Amino acid sequence: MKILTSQQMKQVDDTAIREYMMPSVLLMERAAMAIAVAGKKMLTFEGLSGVLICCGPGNNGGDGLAAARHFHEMGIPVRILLLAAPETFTHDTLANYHMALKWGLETEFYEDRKDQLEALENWQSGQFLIVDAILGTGLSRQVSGRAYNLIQWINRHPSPVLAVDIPSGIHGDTGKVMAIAVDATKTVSFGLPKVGNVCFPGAEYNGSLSVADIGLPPELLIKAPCVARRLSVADIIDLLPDRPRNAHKGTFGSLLVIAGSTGYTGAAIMAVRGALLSGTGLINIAVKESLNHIFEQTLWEAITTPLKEGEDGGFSAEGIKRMHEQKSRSQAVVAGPGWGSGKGWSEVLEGLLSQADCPMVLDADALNLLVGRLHWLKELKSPVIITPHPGEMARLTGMSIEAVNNNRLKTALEAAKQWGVHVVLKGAGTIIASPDGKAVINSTGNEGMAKAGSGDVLAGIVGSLLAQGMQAFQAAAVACWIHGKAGDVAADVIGKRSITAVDIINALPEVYRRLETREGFNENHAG
Ligand SMILES: NC(=O)C1=CN([C@@H]2O[C@H](COP(=O)(O)OP(=O)(O)OC[C@H]3O[C@@H](n4cnc5c(N)ncnc54)[C@H](O)[C@@H]3O)[C@@H](O)[C@H]2O)[C@H](O)CC1
Ligand SMILES: [K+]
Repeated sequence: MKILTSQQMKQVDDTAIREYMMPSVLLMERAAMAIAVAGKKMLTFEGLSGVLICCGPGNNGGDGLAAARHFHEMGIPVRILLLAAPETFTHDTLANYHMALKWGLETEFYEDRKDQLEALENWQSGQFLIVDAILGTGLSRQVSGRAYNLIQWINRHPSPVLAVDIPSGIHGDTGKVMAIAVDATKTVSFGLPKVGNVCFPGAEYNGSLSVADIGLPPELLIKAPCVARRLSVADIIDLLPDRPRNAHKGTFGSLLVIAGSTGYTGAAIMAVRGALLSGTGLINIAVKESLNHIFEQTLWEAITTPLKEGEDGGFSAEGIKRMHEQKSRSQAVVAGPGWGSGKGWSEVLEGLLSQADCPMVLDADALNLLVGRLHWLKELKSPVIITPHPGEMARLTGMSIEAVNNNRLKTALEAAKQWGVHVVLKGAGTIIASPDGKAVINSTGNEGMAKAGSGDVLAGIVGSLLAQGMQAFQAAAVACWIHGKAGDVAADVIGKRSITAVDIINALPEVYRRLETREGFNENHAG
């Protein structure tokens, strides 16, 4: 599914209006009907007896005013709170304001007075639904003053909240919280989801998200430029490499994992286990000689290449030579998990990047070594995927973690373009960005996965898919989906709190089994 910026969505609306002869009030009417249908279900489900609709001056408020008519026609008591004077309304919002009056509805101005809100609290004995039509994709600045106070009141009130298009206060292009945002129970977005609906922190505010068809011409939606996509189960099934019946282990590729050091052997083991269970034919792990016995004992299915150690981490010159020989027999490399901070690893990394003759995943300590050495990424011969979490991304870019998180999509896209690598910016709603400007926002996973070792498993899955011949961008996006889904499957069984990286690994077979048997995953409308 496509994800659009507010501007891209506006472009679709404008084209529908100008070139497809769709009156703009008709789009608003369809949006309002979708809100009324969703709102009615919430009322029934929660046993509520009225709807309080909070309207701003823009078209988001117009959707709210039009929805008021539909609720009224359903026989549901409606109360309309206006945040701005009608003189400031957009054309269609004003039309719907007048229609609402003609329909016999009353409106009241939000005075920002305590007694007004106190009186409201007891309306319908407090049993009402709040419709948030304050601000939509036209939000352009920090929320302050009366809008801020009303949103604060909404968030403190126990009523369920239905957000129109996007929770008010979330920036449509970034997902940034503009000082405050409505914490919705459900959000109905129109046409296609906006970045702010799916990018964290904004995505957290939707409650459950659905996307309503508001009658925009399908061909326009198909043609519309988008800034990112979301992958569905069907996409994942489509993208996963075929497994022919007459395959042998060479068919499924050979992966070299360069990982682990004293204190961090677990990282290497988890990366290899993630790769093993993701279908790679052969896995070779390049390790320090002194640690070899650990891998021999724990990773029966992998081959180990014990290498002479360097003075401060990494490998000796002879060890590095053997590592390169092994690499030349591999289709993909994972480097970095559990390296530790020894300076010797920088030689290993520089060598890998200067002779990058197969696709490579760089994770964890390999990323720390890249800080201040991003020029090593210049003139890469093969695709490189880097998998930073926001802290690593902040160090790599020189930005603050807060700045990274406030614009995750743009940060990942710009880094991918500037450094010429594929970027997997981890965290809720992982962003996968390619150097040529494509992006995917991942929809799977849960907070239980925020545990040590989880990233090592992901690096292993990406490496595995690369070794099986997938294109770098697709391998990264599919791996993130599968990794997240494994976390979700694990959460279903043992709950989120207790999930460990090993549980994610153990859930991988079930995820692949379901994909192979095309067994339905529960997936909501927004994918
Ligand atoms: N296909 C669709 O998605 C359709 C969407 N519709 C709805 O239209 C809104 C977008 O409407 P727009 O008029 O462009 O913007 P807003 O309603 O979000 O509000 C703009 C309004 O608010 C002022 N403003 C901006 N930032 C702030 C702030 N921080 N505090 C206070 N006021 C602010 C700004 O100056 C303007 O006056 C979309 O979300 C949908 O709900 C169509 O109805 C149908 C097609
Ligand atoms: K809204």
